[in-house]
Amino acid sequence: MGTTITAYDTIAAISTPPGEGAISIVRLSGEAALQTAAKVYHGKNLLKVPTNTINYGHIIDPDSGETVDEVMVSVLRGPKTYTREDMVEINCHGGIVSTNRVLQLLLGAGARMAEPGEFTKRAFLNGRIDLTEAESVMDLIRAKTDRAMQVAVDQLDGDLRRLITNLRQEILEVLAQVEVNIDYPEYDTDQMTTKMLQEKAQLVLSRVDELLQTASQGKVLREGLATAIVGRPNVGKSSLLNHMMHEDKAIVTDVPGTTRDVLEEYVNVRGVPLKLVDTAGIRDTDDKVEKIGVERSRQAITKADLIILVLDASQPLTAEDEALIKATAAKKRIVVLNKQDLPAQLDQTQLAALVPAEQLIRTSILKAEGVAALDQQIASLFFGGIENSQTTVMVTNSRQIGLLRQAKASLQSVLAGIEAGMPIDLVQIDMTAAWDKLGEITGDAAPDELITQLFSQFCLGK
Ligand SMILES: Nc1nc2c(c(=O)[nH]1)N(C=O)[C@@H](CNc1ccc(C(=O)N[C@@H](CCC(=O)O)C(=O)O)cc1)CN2
Ligand SMILES: Nc1nc2c(ncn2[C@@H]2O[C@H](COP(=O)(O)OP(=O)(O)OP(=O)(O)O)[C@@H](O)[C@H]2O)c(=O)[nH]1
Ligand SMILES: [Mg+2]
Repeated sequence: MGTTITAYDTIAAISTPPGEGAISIVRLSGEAALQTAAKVYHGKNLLKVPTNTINYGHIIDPDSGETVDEVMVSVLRGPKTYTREDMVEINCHGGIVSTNRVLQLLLGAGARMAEPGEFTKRAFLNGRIDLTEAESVMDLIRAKTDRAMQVAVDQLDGDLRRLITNLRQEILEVLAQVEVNIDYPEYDTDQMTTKMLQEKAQLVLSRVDELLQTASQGKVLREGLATAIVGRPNVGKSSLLNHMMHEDKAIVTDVPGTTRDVLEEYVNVRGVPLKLVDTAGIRDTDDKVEKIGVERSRQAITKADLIILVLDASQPLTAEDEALIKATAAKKRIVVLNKQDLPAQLDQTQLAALVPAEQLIRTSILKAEGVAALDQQIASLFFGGIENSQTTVMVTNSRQIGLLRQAKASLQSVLAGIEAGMPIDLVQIDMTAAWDKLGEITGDAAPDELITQLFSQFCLGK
């Protein structure tokens, strides 16, 4: 990742969402961005206007002389731009047809259609941002809660980049020292070298461990916590989903077996994004459609990170309830004892023997009672720790997590090697591997295919 800017061709894309809007932006980046725009623009000479100015004018079809749109054009000269290249942004009236015409004219004037994420990719290739910052751009766009957005903004600010860069620096220093000591063996510094390597490996390992501990929460923030609402028919699962959504999404009736299919919705519960899955009530059934639904419910249990098991307090515990309690016992779970507004029929002592008290929440969804306690339980299950520590750097995506795990394994090999009295140059190899893996996180040592693959997941025009 150099600081000198390689010349890339000039790319163009519509950077606003497709559809009708008040304004839409067509963006250009590359060596010939200004010249390309100037070919289709009538107004001040874009090649002469000061940088970071916005200029009023018209887009004209150079072939027909026809006016295509009335626009405002930003001129942004590199290297102080998003991509570090010369950039032009054309603010069009938000019509689909006219915005597309403007893009087509730019392509006719010599620009190439940008690939998804290519603007951000150039910001990376030109050294303005590292891979963690680039990834955070995507996280920021997709963030579903304030908290997830904050984590992304911090990462965009370079928090993770700085942390990883510092760790790599620590490793590099010790590796350089080892190198010197190997070159001058007459100083008999072997023991010192080993001790230094060991201390450094321990230090870096503990930092990597701290980061990895944020991973499960980070992933939940980013992707949402897969939460399955399960229970036998008619206990109030769909009612619970609707209540949490503040919206009547699922069909609720007093007919058992109402929900036939699995319904997925995103909700934000006190900062925890849940991917909530309403399932068909589980029971033995001969109904063909319901049977498939029940099978899907069982799969939803397997896939879920969190289970909300709903029971009906107004009826005795059934064999199906018991089977479900047992089937979900090993999972992270909250058991909701619903219909508290009706006369109680369920045997509390029988239940207490099956479900730990701290997992139990009593509700009447009909009367909107007890649901706040449920929200609280979900929040404390997952954010008990981090809500108070706003400043922690978090790792949020599986690519970063995977590389941290690999770095950890290499550091553990360093320590095991030293322990076993292995020769220093072998230990050195593992230490170097850790340095490499950390470098892949920031992109300082990332293979080309990875970079291509990573940016292809971006939106067009970003
Ligand atoms: N119109 C518009 N709005 C936008 C963007 C854009 O590209 N265009 N952005 C696109 O995602 C975001 C803003 N992100 C940006 C990040 C860095 C720079 C930039 O020019 N950085 C330079 C110089 C900064 C300065 O003048 O101090 C640099 O870091 O060298 C610009 C936008 C959100 N809003
Ligand atoms: N009295 C009372 N009735 C409730 C409560 N919660 C839900 N109900 C009613 O119970 C019936 C079933 O609710 P649903 O939400 O459809 O139940 P479900 O678990 O999704 O049922 P299936 O989709 O058939 O598995 C409806 O008539 C609801 O209005 C509650 O707290 N108290
Ligand atoms: Mg239902």
